[in-house]
Amino acid sequence: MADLTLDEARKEVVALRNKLDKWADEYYSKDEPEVTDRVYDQNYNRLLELEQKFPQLVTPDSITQRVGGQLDSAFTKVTHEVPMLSMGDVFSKEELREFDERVQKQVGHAVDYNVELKIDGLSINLEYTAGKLTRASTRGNGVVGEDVTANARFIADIPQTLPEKLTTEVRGECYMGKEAFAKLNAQRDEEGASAFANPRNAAAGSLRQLDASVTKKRHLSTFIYTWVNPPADITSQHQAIAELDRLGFHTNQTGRKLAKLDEIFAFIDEYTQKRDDLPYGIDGIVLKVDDLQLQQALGNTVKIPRWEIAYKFPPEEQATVVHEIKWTVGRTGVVTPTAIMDPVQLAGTTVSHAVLHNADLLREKDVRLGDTVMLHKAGDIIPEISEVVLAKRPKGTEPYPIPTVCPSCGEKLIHLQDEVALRCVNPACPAQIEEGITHFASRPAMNIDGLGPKIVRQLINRKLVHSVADLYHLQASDLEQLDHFKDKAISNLLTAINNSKQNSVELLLTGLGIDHVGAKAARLIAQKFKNMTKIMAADVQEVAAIDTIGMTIAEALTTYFAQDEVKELVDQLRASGVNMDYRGPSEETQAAIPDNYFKDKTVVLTGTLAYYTRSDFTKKLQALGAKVTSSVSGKTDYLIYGKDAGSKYTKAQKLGVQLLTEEAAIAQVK
Ligand SMILES: NC(=O)c1ccc[n+]([C@@H]2O[C@H](COP(=O)([O-])OP(=O)(O)OC[C@H]3O[C@@H](n4cnc5c(N)ncnc54)[C@H](O)[C@@H]3O)[C@@H](O)[C@H]2O)c1
Ligand SMILES: [Zn+2]
Repeated sequence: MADLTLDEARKEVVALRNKLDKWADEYYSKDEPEVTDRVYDQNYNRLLELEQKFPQLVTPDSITQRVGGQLDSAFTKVTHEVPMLSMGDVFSKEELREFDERVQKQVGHAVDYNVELKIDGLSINLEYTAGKLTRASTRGNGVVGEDVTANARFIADIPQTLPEKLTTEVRGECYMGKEAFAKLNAQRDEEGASAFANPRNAAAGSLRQLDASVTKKRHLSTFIYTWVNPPADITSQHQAIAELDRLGFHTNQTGRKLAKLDEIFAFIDEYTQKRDDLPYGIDGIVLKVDDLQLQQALGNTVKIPRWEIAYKFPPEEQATVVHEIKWTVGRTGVVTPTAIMDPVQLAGTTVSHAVLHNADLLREKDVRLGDTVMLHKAGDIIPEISEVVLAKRPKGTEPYPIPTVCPSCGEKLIHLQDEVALRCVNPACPAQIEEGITHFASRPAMNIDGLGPKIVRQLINRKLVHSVADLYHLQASDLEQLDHFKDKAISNLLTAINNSKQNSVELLLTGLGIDHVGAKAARLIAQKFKNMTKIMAADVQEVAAIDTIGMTIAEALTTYFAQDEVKELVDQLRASGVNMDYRGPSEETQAAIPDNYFKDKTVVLTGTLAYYTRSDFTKKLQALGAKVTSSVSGKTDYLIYGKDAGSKYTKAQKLGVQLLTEEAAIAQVK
């Protein structure tokens, strides 16, 4: 980094911010993280480092300068008079020592800390008026949060009424206990819904519900740890917690008032050991300066309090024994090994499977039956084998054999050119058919609710379905044969199948599962050719002429439709009444604009721009499908600001509108 030029640094900063903004959006708004916390934290720290070295690159919209969350516009907004901040974090005891030194230097003497567990959930803010719960809200972007009062009424441990007529505000963590989490995921699995990656996402997804009756079913809990405006006789954090507990709030009683770093380190070690046995997830411990007056004196940066810090636990590892390696066949015939192990508790969930991705990786890691392996979760999400403990390998084991025939249909497996993957190329392979039908029914494709993998497997095993065309011939009497499948489920599934006949043709095209043709390519192809007959008749050049569609997709598409079986399948679907026409949006021009950051967004420009004139930038944005307006309102998606931005900037900030510097916006225009 020492020899990085300002220009290089700027480029890297913009790239890091784009990545982090996208990840934060997935994490906070959709409660669906794409990368692990580790990866996020590493990128975040790199950005911090660059911004410290080149302070001229710091902009107010940088993720380092604001609380990460964004607001879902469907919720009523709540302004936090006292902002709800984020927290600084460290990953080593050494950095805790540095934190303590900073604090001591600022206050001039040693201080007591209240040391608490860092609960893995999301913050919640509770307001009471004359002793009655009047409002609950999420942290949101720190200044404006989402109103979740109706939901909070269904969280059993939140007092609706206090024993005294207090008008006050408290904060804490809303979380889902491990047991509730395991039950919820088991139930979702039954229903064919995707599992929540971890208890934090489950809690966030359950609290941030427009339909509070969903929250009611989810068994959320809270730990309250912050008193925003405590009475004058409360002078410390540990006292505040004791008093909040007396008032009926659910508080965490493991916190300890400690002064010496050695004691604090011992507390960390103790809970590093105990965390698996706790009934709720924790991802670290929090050090808070205990004295409330000192907290005030230390104050906050724009994003974090200077009087508290989180120590985050390193990713967990667990040892377990492999007792089987199972080979599964995917939709496209790729055969993948999965290690089946003795179940262990790992970072909040029970784990017994780890995907090894491909035969080469299995060979490389040389995982054998009976091996003891170390398991970790890539960012608390995907279980992976980190290494084999060779010292514990049983005598006389052999490298695990790589199969030569398909585990589902017995056909010979092949290595396609330039591929590490092992493939079954038998079009009648039952495992591939199962995956293919599941894909056909999935959300981005034909979106047939209730047709998850378990139902599909039964349909195939009972020979009720051999291809996707057979779905449209299913009768109630067929479905009655399935396990635990009753009247309501039967009629719902038949209706969903029937409704799917009306889908616009790009969903069918996606559902066919053609190599390289995902939802986006399917839409572009359908938009251009308008119906299935023309799509099937298109030649490679015509397809490749579509903007952003390359030769790979064009060749895959035409090769696919050249097959007689495929033509027959399409005929069968057509005969069953499946729609073959493009029914996309009528505003053709808008629809023809490829997806990008600004498409369908309402954008406002303000301040003095440095790179473009206002009217040039407006044209650029319009060409990308944005609507450029002159005033900021609740409908504004982005505010792009230059130098000397004034009232529009302040208003946008208040409303929780995403703020972009001119540079950040240009990086998105590309
Ligand atoms: N995986 C991803 O894509 C992704 C994306 C964005 C953020 N993240 C994760 O989120 C972190 C940043 O999120 P953040 O800003 O919400 O900070 P944070 O979650 O690391 O820490 C602050 C929060 O801790 C909570 N908390 C729990 N116990 C507490 C206690 N006893 N006292 C006080 N607060 C307590 C509070 O809700 C507070 O808002 C990152 O470090 C990263 O790990 C991950
Ligand atoms: Zn096969």
